[in-house]
Amino acid sequence: MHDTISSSQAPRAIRALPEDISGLAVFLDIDGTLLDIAPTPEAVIVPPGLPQALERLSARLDGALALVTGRSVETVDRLLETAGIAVCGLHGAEQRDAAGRITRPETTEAFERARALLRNRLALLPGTLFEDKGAAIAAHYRLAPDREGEVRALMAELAREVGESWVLQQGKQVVELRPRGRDKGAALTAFMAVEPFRTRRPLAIGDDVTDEAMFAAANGLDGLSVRVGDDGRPSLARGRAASPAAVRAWIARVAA
Ligand SMILES: O=P(O)(O)OC[C@H]1O[C@H](O[C@H]2O[C@H](CO)[C@@H](O)[C@H](O)[C@H]2O)[C@H](O)[C@@H](O)[C@@H]1O
Repeated sequence: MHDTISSSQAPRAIRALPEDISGLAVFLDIDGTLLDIAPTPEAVIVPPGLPQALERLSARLDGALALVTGRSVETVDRLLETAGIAVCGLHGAEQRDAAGRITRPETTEAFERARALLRNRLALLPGTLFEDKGAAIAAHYRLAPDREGEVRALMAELAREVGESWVLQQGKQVVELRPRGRDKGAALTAFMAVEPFRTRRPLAIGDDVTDEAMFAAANGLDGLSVRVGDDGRPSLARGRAASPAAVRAWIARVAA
């Protein structure tokens, strides 16, 4: 049974990112964890050397490294050149293992109508941004925070129209419709059932509400969970890291 979040619940132990990674399997979120938050999804900056550092980290872990993100696998590959690293995209719904096998959810006619509608409606709301992720769609309002109410109402309307197979996902100044049934916790659990993850202890690192399922799954396997940044929101993570820069510095150290 997974933990649940309560504002009165203190983390059981406060830990920083571990300097000894032997025996660990590492699960890394991307936006707000590995990369600094940027004004738009395409404006993120991948610091020079980061893809190579991730490859070194994966090698140090004998392949037991997975990127677990709300982005699509295709976008992750383009941004981070991660072809040799396992990736789980769309908050758990889309997967590519370290051997390169990709699993993608199907869409429906109703979802395709919602995709077109969202694209058109957001074009009429200046400052908002449509993100097409294949089997998930996102409405961003970071550049137009006053539009939050309209964006939420629109996404709730689309959620009713697409039916039970998709679910609303809140994020950092974004509302998404993602496939129902597999979250980041299920993704971590599935990785941990197979090689090269199976015999290791999970370490989940993330910053956002969608990462809480991953923290719960890692905690449930007697693993480690580390939250990046702190906006005051209660979290199941048992450890803290200050910022994406601190996570990148840790990767550089432990992968060296
Ligand atoms: O699970 P993650 O890897 O953390 O991905 C979550 C979402 O991240 C992206 O949006 C967020 O980051 C953008 C770039 O910094 C920022 O502009 C936006 O406001 C944030 O919500 C991404 O665009 C989404 O698809 C991911 O689901």
